Amino acid sequence: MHPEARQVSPDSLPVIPVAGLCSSDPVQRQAVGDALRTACASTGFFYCVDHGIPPALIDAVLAESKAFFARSPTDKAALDKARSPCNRGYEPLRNQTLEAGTPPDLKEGFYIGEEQPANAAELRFNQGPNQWPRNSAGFRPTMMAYFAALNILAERLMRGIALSLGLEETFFTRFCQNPQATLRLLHYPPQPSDPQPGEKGCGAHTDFGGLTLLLQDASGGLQVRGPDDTWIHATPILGSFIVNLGDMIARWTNDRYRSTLHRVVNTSGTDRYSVPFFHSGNPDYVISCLPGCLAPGETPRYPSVTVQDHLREMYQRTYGQ
Ligand SMILES: O=C(O)CCC(=O)C(=O)O
Ligand SMILES: [Fe+2]
Repeated sequence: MHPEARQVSPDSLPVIPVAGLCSSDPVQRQAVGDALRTACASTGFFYCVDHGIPPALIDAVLAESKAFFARSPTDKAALDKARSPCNRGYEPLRNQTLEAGTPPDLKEGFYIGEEQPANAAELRFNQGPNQWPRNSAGFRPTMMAYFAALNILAERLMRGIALSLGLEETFFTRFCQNPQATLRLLHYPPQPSDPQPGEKGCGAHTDFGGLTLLLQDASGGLQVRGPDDTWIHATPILGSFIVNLGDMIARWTNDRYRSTLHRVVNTSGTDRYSVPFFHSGNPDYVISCLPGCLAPGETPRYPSVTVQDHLREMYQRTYGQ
């Protein structure tokens, strides 16, 4: 176990069944909103279950991801995201440093977004064509089917978040139109027995965007900063997603809702695979303090910003671009 971490029972993070958001009964939809409110205002992290994403699709995503990372270094280097104008493709091991002042992250990744024409990258941050591996018939259709399914789930969860905040259920509809979203396949080799000081799979960070929907395999290793400054182990629950709120939602709610620090230390002794999906909303949408998130006399802690400008700034911070 990582020195500062302490094992905490997995039920330290709430488990929220979200099927009620599809109910025709407003009482059931609001009940999910109420559960989300408690989770979002405390840990900012929860297990999402009863989400309706087919298990076969989830299994296929993990299998394709594993097969991709098993390819030769030459194959992977041919898809290096450094070749992409929109941050799509392969990210080599130790390319990103999510925790300033520590060694680079012990993970390799692969970034996928909505398929866009090449000239989109001139106009929009992170928009443009994907890079796809050759000779892999299943990879692209599997990833795109999953990407589409998670976009729908994220939009549904945003309806629940609106209910949780006492807003109209459709409050975030414009935000969810043509969203900027990224699917990130990750592979963590086992944590070395003699790591450099502070070296780990993924340094402590908060997510930049709106909602993150994380699929993790059975290895474990994700740790979430608890309210008492301990690290809660987000033990895998089969068939669940771990959902967390990014900085944009904290900003939007004047920190009523939490964007919580988390990190990965892969002490399983085996390779770990995970797939976060980052939903950040429409690039032109302006994030300003939400109605109802200011007490009388309170002022917004953050200036208004577009989704695109916010994301650009955050990428620059962690990639030093
Ligand atoms: O791999 C994980 O479990 C978490 C990854 C993560 O936090 C991220 O990519 O932002
Ligand atoms: Fe993260």
